[in-house]
Amino acid sequence: MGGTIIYLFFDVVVGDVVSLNIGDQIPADGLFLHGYSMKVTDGFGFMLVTSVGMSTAWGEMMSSISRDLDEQTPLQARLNKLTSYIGKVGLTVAIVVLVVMMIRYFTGNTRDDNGQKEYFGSKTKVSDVLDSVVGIIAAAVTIVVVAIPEGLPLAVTITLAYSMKRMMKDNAMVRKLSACETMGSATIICTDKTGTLTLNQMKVTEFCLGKETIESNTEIESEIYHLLQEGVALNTTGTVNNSHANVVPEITGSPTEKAIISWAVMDLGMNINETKGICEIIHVETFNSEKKRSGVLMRKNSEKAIHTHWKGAAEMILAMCSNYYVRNGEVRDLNEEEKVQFEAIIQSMAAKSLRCIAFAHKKVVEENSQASAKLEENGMTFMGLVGLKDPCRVGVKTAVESCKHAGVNVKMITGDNMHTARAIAIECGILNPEQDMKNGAVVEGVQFRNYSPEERMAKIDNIQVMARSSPFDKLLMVQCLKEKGHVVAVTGDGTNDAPALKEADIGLSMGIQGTEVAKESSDIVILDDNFTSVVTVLRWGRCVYNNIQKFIQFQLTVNVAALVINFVAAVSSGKIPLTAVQLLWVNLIMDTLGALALATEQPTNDLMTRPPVGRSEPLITKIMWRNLLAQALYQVTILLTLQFKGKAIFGVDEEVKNTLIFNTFVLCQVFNEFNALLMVELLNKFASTERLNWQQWGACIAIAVLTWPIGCLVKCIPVSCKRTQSH
Ligand SMILES: Nc1ncnc2c1ncn2[C@@H]1O[C@H](COP(=O)(O)OP(=O)(O)OP(=O)(O)O)[C@@H](O)[C@H]1O
Ligand SMILES: [Ca+2]
Repeated sequence: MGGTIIYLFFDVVVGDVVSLNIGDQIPADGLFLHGYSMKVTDGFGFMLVTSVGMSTAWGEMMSSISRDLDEQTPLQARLNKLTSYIGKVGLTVAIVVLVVMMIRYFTGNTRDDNGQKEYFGSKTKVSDVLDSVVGIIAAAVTIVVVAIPEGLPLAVTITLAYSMKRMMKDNAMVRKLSACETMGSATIICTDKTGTLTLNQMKVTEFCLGKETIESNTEIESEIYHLLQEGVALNTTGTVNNSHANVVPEITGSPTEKAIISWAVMDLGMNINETKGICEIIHVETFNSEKKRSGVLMRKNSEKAIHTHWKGAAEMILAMCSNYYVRNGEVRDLNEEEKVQFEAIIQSMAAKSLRCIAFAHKKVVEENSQASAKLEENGMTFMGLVGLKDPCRVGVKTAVESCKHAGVNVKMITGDNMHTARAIAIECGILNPEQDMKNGAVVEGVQFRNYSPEERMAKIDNIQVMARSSPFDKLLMVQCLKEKGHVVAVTGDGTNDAPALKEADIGLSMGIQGTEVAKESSDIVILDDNFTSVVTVLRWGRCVYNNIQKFIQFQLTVNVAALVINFVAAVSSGKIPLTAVQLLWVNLIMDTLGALALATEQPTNDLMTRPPVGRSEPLITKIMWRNLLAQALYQVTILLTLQFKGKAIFGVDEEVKNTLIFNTFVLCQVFNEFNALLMVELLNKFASTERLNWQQWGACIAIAVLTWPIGCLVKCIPVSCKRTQSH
């Protein structure tokens, strides 16, 4: 029998035997060889691969379904609503313009370039009337064209696509486009502990037998040693491969299992495979995050007696016990007083941020050789307790701090013991050491589950750490937070995080150690498994949101200004200074450049000092409206002055005047684009009123200063004026 090798799933071929665990996804069809407690979401087993790739049932099915790629992000949906609203405004204005111009024309209130009346009732030529009517309709259409911000969808797509690409470089793979922007408004991050905040590289560092701590050289009575050996060897999903003598044995399994087996093999010198060979497993109850324990019912080949072994969350195993072993093999009664002492031992181990796992055993004498497939849960004998160290990832504390600084609350939801969770939370800076368990900052899953909905809503904001949580508790937490109006991001790696990841507004999974189910349920995969990358994603999210806001401000200024100018000019003089072709040109060139410039802007540190946007803040903030209207007003004033007084001021004819207007308009947009790039940055800091005033002044001065370059440039380029005319 060969050993177990870890493959990339791309390398699986027909004929391989694959070991299956909860949450695994294998891109192959196969035959089930053997396994235990195989249910859809539970158990483990082995499978012989019979087909791979496109010839699997899954592959065939997927090839018949094409993925729906044009999903709409919430922001895009909001933008579409905005665009259609603007469209309606434009249409209304266009109809007003149409009616007014028609009335003006047919009542003989319009004059041609030579100052002649255009309409003399029945004496006018039909072709002239047609020409004029077509002209009026064209003007109305222009108004509609002007109103609709064509560049918006382009800008949003460019921004999202570009940041998606950049995020990939920052070790975040975006699976769902909308996740980038949603992350920008996140107010809470719920993170699991093991594998996200910690490395998930466990190692047994403490071992207690009875109430006694066992050092590596302490002698253990052989009966207990053998029971422990059975408990470790049979009650596990891990494997040991020591086919090569003298080489460090290769151990597979979940990090917890690996740690326990490697402790048993390396520290206690146990022979796992031999024990497996001489025992028969009758029934297995596999580990899952809800029960937090695993058990086997087994029999030694030579014996009649059946043994039950449990291993799992220490305080839960302790609750099942009524006796305990001491080091010399003696069995003692576990009364209430003793239980309290054991609980204290567990707590002190957990307070050192160790994960505590206990072993318990019971010998069941076989009745009429008919073994029941049920594992006993009471009257167990407590065998021992191990403490597993799982170091924190470097940089987590800083990352948590940056989140807090950005106004994003970080909560830890873990399956681990309350004291372990608390110790790690303090180490990561999620919890203040002063925040005591009594004030509700740390709760247990059961507690949370049993609150009434009102109680839960009242307490949830105060909760920083939830320990001993089941997958359902994680989900419940996310649901409650969402109900409270938070935008919730969830990070996780395990199958137990999958429901919460799916429910969250943004689910982030770990790419290296995360299970397939977790990745499948998430929107973003963190490729380097590092919590620090979550902060990078947050930063990118905010950047995307900010850039889109900037672009909307820029784009709407163009539209409002053009709309007002054309409307006023059309209604008052019957002529439209900015034509449809010119405006489309502006849209095309300026929007593309603008979108590129704004979309490719890098996230700044400043982004991470603002409070989060949340769910309720409007897309166009009051500040944006103010900037937008101020800019538009300025442009409208300048351009209307040119429209009505331009000919007199510059001493030019109608055509050149229109070109002047167009050029000024374009230049205004160019400068405004810089405004959007630079000013919004400053103006968006709306927290302090003092600053606002200063910035208002800044904006005013900038706007005033712009008159000069605009005037100069227009005067200096008469040639380009002519050229533009021909467009
Ligand atoms: N293989 C195992 N056998 C028995 N008990 C285990 C095993 N692995 C973990 N446990 C117990 O279950 C608890 C962990 O439960 P769970 O799987 O819900 O959390 P996790 O995913 O490891 O942690 P987190 O939620 O922080 O990521 C541990 O505290 C430990 O006591
Ligand atoms: Ca986990």
